[in-house]
This record gives sequence, C-alpha cells and structure tokens, in this order.
Amino acid sequence: MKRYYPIMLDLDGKQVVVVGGGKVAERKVLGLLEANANVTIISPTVTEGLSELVQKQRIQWKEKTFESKDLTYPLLVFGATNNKSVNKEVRKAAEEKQLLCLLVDSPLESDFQVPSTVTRGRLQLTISTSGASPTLAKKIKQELENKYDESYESFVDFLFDARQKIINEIEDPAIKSNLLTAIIDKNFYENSNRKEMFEELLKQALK
Ligand SMILES: C[C@@]1(CC(=O)O)c2cc3[nH]c(cc4nc(cc5[nH]c(cc(n2)[C@H]1CCC(=O)O)[C@@](C)(CC(=O)O)[C@@H]5CCC(=O)O)C(CC(=O)O)=C4CCC(=O)O)c(CCC(=O)O)c3CC(=O)O
Ligand SMILES: NC(=O)C1=CN([C@@H]2O[C@H](COP(=O)(O)OP(=O)(O)OC[C@H]3O[C@@H](n4cnc5c(N)ncnc54)[C@H](O)[C@@H]3O)[C@@H](O)[C@H]2O)C=CC1
Repeated sequence: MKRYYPIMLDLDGKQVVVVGGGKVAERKVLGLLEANANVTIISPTVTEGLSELVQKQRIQWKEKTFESKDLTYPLLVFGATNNKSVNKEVRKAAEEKQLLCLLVDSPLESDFQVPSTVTRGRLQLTISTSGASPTLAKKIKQELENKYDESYESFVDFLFDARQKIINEIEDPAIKSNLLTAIIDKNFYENSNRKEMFEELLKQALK
C-alpha cells in the first residue's frame, strides 16, 4: 500500500497550472486561490465561476487545448480535463520537466492528492483517504466542522501571539513548557478575556 507524506505547502505567489476548466478544475482552483497561488488555466472552455475569476484577474486563462509547450515551470500541475488521453499527455509533459503532477482521474499516475480540509484561520484539519473514498473524507470533514467551529480561529490567533511572547520572554525551559501547555487549556478557550488572563500568567512567571 502507498503511504503519502502530508505536508503544508506555501503556495503564496507560486505558479500553478490547471489543464481543463470544468467543475473539478474549478474546485481545485478555488482551493489554490485560498492559498494565494498564481493560477493559469489551459482549456478551450471554462465554467461560469472560473470565467468570473478571469474577469476579476484572479487567475489567467489560456483559451486553447493543451500542448506540452504550455507547461513552463510551474510548481504544480493539475491534469483536470474530462479526456483521459489529454490527462496522460499532461502527465508525460510534467514528467519530462520533473514537475509535481496530479491527474484528477488517475490517482496512481499522480504525485500528490488534495485532501478534504476544514479551515479555521490558522488551524487547518486535513483528511485523506489516500484515494479510497473522497466521499468518506468529505463526511469526516463535516463531522470535524461541527466539533471545531469558527471560535477556533480567534483561539488559535490568541495561541499564536501568546506563544511568541512566551518564546521571546521566558528563558527557563521548564517554565516555558508549562506555559505553552497552560494556554491550550479550556479555560483559555472558553474565556473572552483570555488575553488579560494570559498577561497575568506571564507576569507571575516573570517574577
Ligand atoms: C485521489 C483524489 C485526487 C484529487 O483530485 O486530489 C481524488 C480522485 C477522484 N475523486 C473522484 C470523485 C469524487 N471526488 C469528490 C470530492 C473530492 N475529491 C477530493 C480529493 C480527491 N479526489 C483525491 C483523494 C482524496 C481522498 O481520498 O481523501 C476532495 C477531498 C478534495 C478536492 O477535490 O478539493 C473533494 C472533497 C471536497 C470536500 O471536502 O468537500 C466527490 C464528492 C463530491 O464531489 O461531492 C466525488 C464523487 C463521489 C466519489 O467518487 O466518491 C474520482 C472519480 C471520478 C469519476 O467518477 O470518474 C476520482 C478519481 C479516482 O478515484 O480514480
Ligand atoms: N478528482 C476529483 O476530485 C474528481 C475527478 N473527477 C474526474 O474529473 C474529470 C473532469 O470532470 P469535470 O470537471 O466534471 O468535467 P467537465 O466536463 O466539467 O470539464 C472538462 C474540462 O476539460 C476541458 N478540456 C477538454 N479537452 C481539453 C484539452 N485537450 N485541453 C485542455 N482542456 C480540455 C474542457 O474544455 C472542460 O473545461 C472527470 O472525467 C472525472 O474523471 C470527477 C469528480 C471528482
């Protein structure tokens, strides 16, 4: 059995090519834009949603059928047409240039897969079934969406700030470790004046 390596990629400003402009391509593009990737679509047609993104200049569109020379050197390539042989051509062109490539109709010929994701600000929960059942991944996502609701966004922002302060201001490793554990307690999660609570805790620790 294949074992995939999970990774959080920083796609900010990086070039990504999506071949095909249908429903599946649109879903992948929306995810890529969340990560602020620089997306180019190569396809003779695009969905209405993608067309709006082109008009708003959020993505670029080469209105044509795929040719291998269309792949310059993007970081990632998505073969997302409804034509298996075109997707295979995309794979071949990507391989020649050693680019990471995903074919939406062929997990076994892909270098990576897109997981299902719950996003709460900095907190991202990703679920993968390694291609066994995207529908199960989606169901688990919905369960996690309920368990980890929107309130986690501000809680994780609080943790980010508090952790930076602890790292910068506390030298003693044991105290540092205690504080880093203390701030994830449900007292902090539940309390709206957690910033003040934390400042007090930090003051005590620095005494
Ligand atoms: C391997 C993988 C490669 C990849 O595309 O990354 C892949 C492959 C394929 N998907 C297919 C079908 C469907 N995919 C979805 C939905 C999602 N698919 C996603 C990822 C992945 N899909 C990767 C594995 C992830 C994993 O295993 O965990 C999600 C998680 C992420 C995203 O796409 O952004 C997104 C959920 C979005 C959410 O969380 O809401 C639905 C349901 C729906 O649309 O509602 C269906 C129809 C029902 C069904 O088939 O189960 C087919 C058959 C096509 C055909 O019939 O020909 C293939 C090809 C094959 O399996 O051979
Ligand atoms: N991985 C996933 O999450 C899923 C994958 N699929 C697979 O994805 C494939 C695509 O599905 P949809 O987006 O619904 O299809 P679609 O029919 O909505 O879109 C296909 C797109 O490919 C473009 N295209 C066709 N030939 C091309 C060429 N030579 N060069 C460039 N673009 C070309 C078309 O113009 C169109 O924009 C399906 O065949 C299916 O196997 C389906 C569901 C989910």
